[in-house]
Amino acid sequence: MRTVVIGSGSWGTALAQVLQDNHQKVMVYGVAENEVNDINENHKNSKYFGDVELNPELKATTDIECVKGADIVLLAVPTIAIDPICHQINDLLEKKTIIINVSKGFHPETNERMSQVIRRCIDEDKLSSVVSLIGPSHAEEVVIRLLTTIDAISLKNEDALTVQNLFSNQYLRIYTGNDEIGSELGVAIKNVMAIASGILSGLGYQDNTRAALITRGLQEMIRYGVHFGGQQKTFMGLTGIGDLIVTCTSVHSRNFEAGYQIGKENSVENFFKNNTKTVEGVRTAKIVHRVATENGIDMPICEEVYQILYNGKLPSDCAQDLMIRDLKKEF
Ligand SMILES: NC(=O)C1=CN([C@@H]2O[C@H](COP(=O)(O)OP(=O)(O)OC[C@H]3O[C@@H](n4cnc5c(N)ncnc54)[C@H](OP(=O)(O)O)[C@@H]3O)[C@@H](O)[C@H]2O)C=CC1
Ligand SMILES: O=C(CO)COP(=O)(O)O
Repeated sequence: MRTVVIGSGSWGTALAQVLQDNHQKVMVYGVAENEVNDINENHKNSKYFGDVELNPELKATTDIECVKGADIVLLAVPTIAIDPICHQINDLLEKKTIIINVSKGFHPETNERMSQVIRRCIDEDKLSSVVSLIGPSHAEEVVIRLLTTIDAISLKNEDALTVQNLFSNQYLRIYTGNDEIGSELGVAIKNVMAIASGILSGLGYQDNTRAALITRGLQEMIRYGVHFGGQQKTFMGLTGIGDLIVTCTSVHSRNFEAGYQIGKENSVENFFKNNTKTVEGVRTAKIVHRVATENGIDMPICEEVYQILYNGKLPSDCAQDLMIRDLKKEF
């Protein structure tokens, strides 16, 4: 089986290296010439991983034609790029292909989940199925082969098993599942919670507050996910509580880092002025606000993050406002 990884950023590089470590045929396609050259010539992707030495067999290209004849295409680009990249590769696919999604979020205009975007953009006769390879996994740790577990979620079990077998090894363990809705909603919304967690840390709150955020944040994720047909038990797994913990508590998380800056400065101004990183939770907060409002789903934490990012509300006021809402039972 030949896999093409689209995206020479942090997650694309780390996952391509997993396949290379597993002696699979894999090629990274990137638009950024410096990243591609760094991989080919220096066996590094310094922009994301500094001096970490990659598997020297790993190869990258800027030629999109490499997609031709691929059995599997793994899309490792930000959510906003999924729609255009699918249209771009659709003409190049030559057979029924497994498309692996690793992106966490929604289409910025249609609110679709990533699997829905891919199914809309790829012709039926060129798509075996979409497999979402998602869970608690910072690229910075996978690239140095630290033990990690994630899910291969697909409506076609056979393809989930193929991906499970292809990627699993001594440091990466893949479980399979088929709750596409619950899993994709979980990994999208946890990014908003990670921004909230960062904001609270930046404001100076500590362990009690973070535990409260994670626990009540999970309830919001369940409320939203179950409303749209996700299974409650999915939120107790890797794409729910697992991914929520890793992003709400990690020094690697870009969502947490963004929130931390916003909380520390008690303002979003500098973040929006200077950010160049992929912080998916920022767009997700806007979509969750829109969809939750339309559907009458109570999402108090997500709503405060939205108010901070888009309505100029002070982070310190948001934290206080969450505490003085009407008192109620936990469940
Ligand atoms: N990093 C991680 O640990 C994890 C990330 N994810 C998810 O993976 C997705 C990708 O994120 P990540 O790899 O971290 O992001 P990065 O910012 O590290 O890399 C994104 C890469 O995509 C490239 N890119 C952007 N647009 C296109 C395009 N149209 N065609 C080809 N390449 C493009 C960028 O190029 P350029 O540099 O030129 O902009 C960059 O190389 C996100 O949704 C994220 O949530 C999921 C789990 C873990
Ligand atoms: O999704 C991730 C870990 O599972 C990566 O999180 P960040 O995008 O916040 O860095």
